[in-house]
Amino acid sequence: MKIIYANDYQTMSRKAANILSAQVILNPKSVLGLATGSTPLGIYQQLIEWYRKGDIDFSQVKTVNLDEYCGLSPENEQSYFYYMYHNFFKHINIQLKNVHIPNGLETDKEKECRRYNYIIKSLGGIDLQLLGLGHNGHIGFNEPNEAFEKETHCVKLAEETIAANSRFFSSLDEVPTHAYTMGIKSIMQAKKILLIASGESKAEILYQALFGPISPQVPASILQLHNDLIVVADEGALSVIAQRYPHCIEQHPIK
Ligand SMILES: N[C@@H]1[C@@H](O)[C@H](O)[C@@H](COP(=O)(O)O)O[C@@H]1O
Repeated sequence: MKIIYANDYQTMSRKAANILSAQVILNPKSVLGLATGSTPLGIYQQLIEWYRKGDIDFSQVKTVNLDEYCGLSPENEQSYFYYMYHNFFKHINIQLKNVHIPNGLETDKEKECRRYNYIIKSLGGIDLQLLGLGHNGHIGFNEPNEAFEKETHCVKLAEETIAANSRFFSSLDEVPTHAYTMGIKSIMQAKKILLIASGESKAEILYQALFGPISPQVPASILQLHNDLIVVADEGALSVIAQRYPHCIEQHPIK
């Protein structure tokens, strides 16, 4: 595990974007696992900027997103398809046929999970998986649970997740109660994982995820077992780790 310090959100975004960018430059046919939420927005903006300058080409890249709310159509502004399209895909030269997100409108849950698992496998696995971190330790929408769910599944969202994500909806009642999410096994099979975190509100859970016991109660803690995990986090998110394990944080001269 490598923990890279960034002094603020923008720097975190740029450093993480550099890692994604290097992945695409080294392998233009990369399969990228992508994430939503507010934390990755700065990364997508940075990658768009570099794309516009001609520094990065997405024409052969394939993507597979972590999750999608059940019941929301791609046109719904709160759907993760809408988020990905408007915050990233429409600004770059990715081919939409190469973009994969669970279908929130599919009511046959088993069918959709099977379809999505098949997609992940047929892509040959994920080269680099980008992950945000929920306040309760969730990754994708793998919520705290009695056991780790291995593959794509439909999950009942935790109350705290619904409350946290209600900021994107006009009321709490509008937040979907269920979502499709890639499972822990699919995430852990990614060749490289890039976990990002920003702000003090993530400090304690980031500490637990990276240094606490490995438990399905903190789904992100399984990442400790991955052999190529890179964490890029800002000062706020690293504040608890900085107190307890300062030597584990890499400070790079690049600001
Ligand atoms: N399903 C997403 C996660 O993939 C994301 O990591 C998490 C944290 O979001 P944020 O980055 O906004 O804190 O939110 C959502 O629940």
